[in-house]
Order: sequence, then C-alpha cells, then structure tokens
Amino acid sequence: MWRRTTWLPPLFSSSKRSLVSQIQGAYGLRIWRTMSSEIQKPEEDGTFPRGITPFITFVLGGPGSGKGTQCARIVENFGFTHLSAGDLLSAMILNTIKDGKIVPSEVTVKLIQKAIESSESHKFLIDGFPRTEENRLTYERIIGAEPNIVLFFDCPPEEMVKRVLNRRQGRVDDNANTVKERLKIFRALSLPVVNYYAKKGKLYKIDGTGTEDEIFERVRPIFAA
Ligand SMILES: Nc1ncnc2c1ncn2[C@@H]1O[C@H](COP(=O)(O)OP(=O)(O)OP(=O)(O)O)[C@@H](O)[C@H]1O
Ligand SMILES: O=c1ccn([C@@H]2O[C@H](COP(=O)(O)O)[C@@H](O)[C@H]2O)c(=O)[nH]1
Ligand SMILES: [Mg+2]
Repeated sequence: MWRRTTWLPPLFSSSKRSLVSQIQGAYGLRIWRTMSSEIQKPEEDGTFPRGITPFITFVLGGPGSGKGTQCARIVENFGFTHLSAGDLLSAMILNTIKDGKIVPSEVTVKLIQKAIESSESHKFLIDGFPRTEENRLTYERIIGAEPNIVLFFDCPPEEMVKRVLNRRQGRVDDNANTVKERLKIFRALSLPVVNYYAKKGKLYKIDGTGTEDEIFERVRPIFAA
C-alpha cells in the first residue's frame, strides 16, 4: 500500500519560477504560427497548431480519490478547462470501462489532443491520465511535451471504495467488482507514473482525505502561488 502524507511541497527541481509565471510563460510569449483550421500535429516542443504551448496539469489518484470533485473547484477558482480522460472515452469504449481496463494509449492521447486543439483555453486539467507508463510515453511521443505539473490525490483504498460505491451517478464501473479491478490496476500500473513525476520534481502530492473543502484548501496554494 502507498504511504499517505499530508500536503507535500512540490519538488520543482527544474525551475524556481512561481507557478503563475510558469503559466504565463507557457502561453503568453508565443506568436501564432498558423491561421489554418486544419488539425495538425503539435511541434516537437509541444506547441499546438494555434502557436500556443498550453499549460498542462495531469490530475492523478485512485478511483474515487476526488479528482473530478477537486478539478471542478480548480476550474471555478482558477479558470482551467477540465478534460476528464474517462469522460472523453466513455462514449466510445464502454465495455473496456465496464471491466476497469485501460483503453489503448493512442486512442486516449488523440482524444486529448483533439480536445485541446479545439478549445480556446490555454490551461488544462487532464483528469485521470496518464494511467500507465505506456500512456505517459505515448503522450510524450505524440504531443512532444511533458505536463507542467502533476497533482496526485492520495487516499486510502477503503475510503476510495466507499466513495465510489456511494457515487450513484449511474457509472457502469461503480460496482464492487470493477472497483476492485481498478484499484489493482491503479497500484500496478498507475503508481509507477506517480513515482516517475515525483522523481522529476513535478508532483504535488495532496492528502485526499477530509471534506471537499479541506482538500481544496490544500490544492488552492498550488495555483494561487
Ligand atoms: N472529500 C470527500 N469526502 C467525501 N466524498 C467525496 C469527497 N470528494 C469527493 N467525494 C465523492 O466521492 C465520489 C468520487 O469522487 P470523484 O468523482 O471526484 O472521484 P474521482 O477521483 O474522479 O473518481 P474516478 O476515478 O472514479 O472518476 C463522488 O460521489 C464525490 O461526490
Ligand atoms: O486514460 C484513461 C482514462 C480512463 N480510462 C478508462 O476510463 C475509466 C474511467 O476513468 P476515470 O478517470 O476513473 O473516470 C477507467 O477505469 C478506464 O477504464 C482509460 O482507459 N484510460
Ligand atoms: Mg473522475
């Protein structure tokens, strides 16, 4: 089982700049390179067709750890655009989701890429992705960039199971069997991704226990800095 801690400061080894200036730098100084409306591949440095390098936050955590709930707060308070990988996929791959399995990386990355390209926004929360090292590598290969930061909601499994089984939003994967499978996959395949970003100094590990308000007060300083 993974260790639960309270709020940990990020390990921003690569930069001492504030998050606000990183967000501004991510898209403020770019010029439009094309006026074409065609979908094009991002350039090697992660620049998207509109000539903008978006500010990307990956939001990770086990099933029911509160990713979607906290993303809604971040959107409300800091104007991000929320892209839930699970929601983007759910219409397409219902059977895979019903079994708690992971959809092929190229499918997910291309959906995310399309959603970013067709948005006017410059800063995105990508909720529930990457789920595996292979997801992560595929994103890097196709998008040509890493996320700016990564949030990880750390929550004990028994609490996650309780929340999922109480969710009652009609999700096909909110049942005892699928949640067991999702937790297994999360431990085996998703935690290595969390550890990768911790080593890179990009990870903000947030204690995902307590009330929604208490958790958001741990999130707020990350974006308000
Ligand atoms: N701090 C909290 N305390 C109690 N319940 C919570 C808390 N945060 C969220 N919930 C509830 O728990 C359920 C799961 O939360 P949420 O959908 O945000 O999790 P998630 O990480 O996005 O899960 P999934 O990976 O399954 O999409 C929801 O019903 C939500 O209202
Ligand atoms: O990158 C991803 C994200 C999600 N999935 C599938 O969707 C469900 C639900 O995702 P949530 O983020 O928990 O809403 C997940 O269990 C996977 O089956 C995926 O394959 N790849
Ligand atoms: Mg969710």
